[in-house]
Amino acid sequence: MLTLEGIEIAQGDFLLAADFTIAPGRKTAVIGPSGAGKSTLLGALGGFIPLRAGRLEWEGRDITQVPQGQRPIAMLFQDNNLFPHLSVAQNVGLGIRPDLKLTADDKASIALALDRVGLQGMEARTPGALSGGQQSRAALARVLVQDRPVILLDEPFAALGPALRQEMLDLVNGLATETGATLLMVTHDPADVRRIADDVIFVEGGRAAAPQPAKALLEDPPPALRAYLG
Ligand SMILES: Nc1ncnc2c1ncn2[C@@H]1O[C@H](COP(=O)(O)OP(=O)(O)OP(=O)(O)O)[C@@H](O)[C@H]1O
Repeated sequence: MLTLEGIEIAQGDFLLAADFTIAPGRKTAVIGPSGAGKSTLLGALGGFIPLRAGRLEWEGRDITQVPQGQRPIAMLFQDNNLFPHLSVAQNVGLGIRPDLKLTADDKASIALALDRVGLQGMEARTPGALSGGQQSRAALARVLVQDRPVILLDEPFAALGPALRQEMLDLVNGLATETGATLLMVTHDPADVRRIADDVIFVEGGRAAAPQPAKALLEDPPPALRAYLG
């Protein structure tokens, strides 16, 4: 269980509040108008933005002050965050050891992750020699080797065409189901919500609302969500 207890996050003059729990293994879409604070919420959960108030717990353990790399949380960034001068295997290896002093076991984990995302045989390439979809797969492999119970995705695969985006979402969805990971994904697309989300967190008016079952919420949205969905 991920517990957000009386959380407040400040970004300059902007303030976002959140107070709810997320059950383990749930897949949650984070939606809301532009500038509402979706990335701010994920950044705070991932440990990239400090909390102004409140507590963050994972399975009863207070992780409010735990540094980013030591949280039970991995994040997939919109731009994939791949280093152009490093090989695919090294880029994935950064998820295990930032100094890239990789053991034989680490290398086996990297090979397994690349296999799971369909990049076997591409270990030695640099990101520039991969297609956009393959780059997304490499970034996803880096999330997999971190082996964290919570995965955050901030508008993933936004740079990909619709078909490839759906393929990647299905891949993430399948891997999360297989590993039992808890997934939080920022998206602007209701089709993404229908495709993979159990629940929806609606962010608006300085507040991230508690997760609501996705199907019921989309079928009968409250006025603010209805206005957002158009
Ligand atoms: N580093 C910063 N300093 C000051 N204000 C910031 C900073 N980063 C974000 N903000 C502000 O915080 C608010 C929330 O931004 P955030 O990026 O979380 O919104 P979002 O819902 O993810 O938007 P989008 O859908 O457009 O990506 C915005 O008003 C933004 O201008």
